[in-house]
Amino acid sequence: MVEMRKPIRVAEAVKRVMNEVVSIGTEVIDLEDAYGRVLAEPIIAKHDVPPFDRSPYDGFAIRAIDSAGATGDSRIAFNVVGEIGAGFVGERPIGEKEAYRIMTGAQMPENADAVVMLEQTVETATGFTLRKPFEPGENISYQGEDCKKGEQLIEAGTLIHPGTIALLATFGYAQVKVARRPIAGILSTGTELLDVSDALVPGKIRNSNGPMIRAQLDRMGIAYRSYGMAADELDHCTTVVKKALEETDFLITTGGVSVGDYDYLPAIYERLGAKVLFNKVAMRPGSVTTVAVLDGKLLFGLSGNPSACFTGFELFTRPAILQMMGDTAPYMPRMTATLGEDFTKPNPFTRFIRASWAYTPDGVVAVPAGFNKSNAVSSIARGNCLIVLPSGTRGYEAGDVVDILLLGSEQGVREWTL
Ligand SMILES: Nc1nc2c(c(=O)[nH]1)N[C@H]1C(S)=C(S)[C@@H](COP(=O)(O)OP(=O)(O)OC[C@H]3O[C@@H](n4cnc5c(N)ncnc54)[C@H](O)[C@@H]3O)O[C@H]1N2
Ligand code: MOO
Ligand SMILES: [Mg+2]
Repeated sequence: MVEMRKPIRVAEAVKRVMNEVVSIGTEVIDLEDAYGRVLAEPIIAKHDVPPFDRSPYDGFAIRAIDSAGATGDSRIAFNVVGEIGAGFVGERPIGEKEAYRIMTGAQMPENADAVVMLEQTVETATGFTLRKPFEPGENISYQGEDCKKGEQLIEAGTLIHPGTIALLATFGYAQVKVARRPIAGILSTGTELLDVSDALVPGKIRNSNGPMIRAQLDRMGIAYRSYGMAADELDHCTTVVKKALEETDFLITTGGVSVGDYDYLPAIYERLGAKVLFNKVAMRPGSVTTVAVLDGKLLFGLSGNPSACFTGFELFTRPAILQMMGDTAPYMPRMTATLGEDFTKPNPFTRFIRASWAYTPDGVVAVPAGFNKSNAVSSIARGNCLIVLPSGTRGYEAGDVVDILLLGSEQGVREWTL
């Protein structure tokens, strides 16, 4: 008798996985290696930014009071007492009708409270004249206007991007405390699989899931150990899975999770004593996606069908990895879009359509990326998002508003309602 599996909702499946995620710990690394890591400490302003009042322009630092009453017909003349380039400080305070020539980023000299841009002046033998009055404080970049000392600027659990790196560098974080990165294991199962460089022979196909998963991990900056391909043999596959689990923090297998005679992952989980979190999800593709856990390590049994494999990774594996690293926004961002063409199939299960979104004069439009069955490989290559059609809905028409999940985005969200 074939086992009858009971599908659970996608949101419930995601929750079950996330509930099993164990944090991977922290480490201190050099700032130059920190891009793509998750902050394990908040960024606190160690000092004001800017750390001193400075000029935002190339011009002259003056006392605003000295410019009072200036007009085009009665220009006011200033004597220039010196020059301050960025990185230098003025030697003395300025007095009445005195000015420092000052460059963008240079510290304001004592007594000066306004900056006149070079373009607003006419040069004279001893300085310049100007034709309008300046307010005290005009054209000054104030100490602390960007960040105040002691302020918490970014919270722990945030993914470090180039802007975060700039902030860390500003405060002198030569080293930064981040989450460790887990090491993934990858195993492609299937007696039919050939290596990428092999010529096709009858009945066989090339392994595309292995390289795809490696790239999905690369996109996240996650290192992996590849266990290559394994033929559908129970003993051999069990040995490889066991070894992989010993050597890595979690394991991704592809294929062998359905009810076929050579689908051995369910038997392997049983042999190893792994707890199966689910083996059927009310989604398409990827309904047979199975996730199990053993000794705190997750085993992602992704389907062999390429589109199902891809989708299973994005929906379950990716947020779990990010959560292992303490990322507080581990889910793909969601947007609404106008459907660009009819999609007439009914959706007994939640459907994730590989699609391509673009911003057009009509707003964001998402178009299915061609052949969209679970075994499709071409639409994964063309797509940049997943259209989500909820279960229980009928066909959709061009012009309908749909939700999309953005692939490959650095920006995450804290919650999903799938
Ligand atoms: N009687 C039933 N049959 C099937 C069911 C079901 O519920 N009852 N589910 C179907 C669904 S849905 C899917 S999806 C597949 C899932 O199959 P498996 O995860 O067990 O994967 P395999 O059987 O190993 O392979 C499926 C398919 O994918 C190809 N494949 C496998 N690995 C790779 C790879 N690394 N690169 C490229 N392509 C790969 C494989 O050759 C098969 O064509 O089961 C349905 N059947
Ligand atoms: O798991 Mo299958 O991908 O739903 O077609
Ligand atoms: Mg199968």
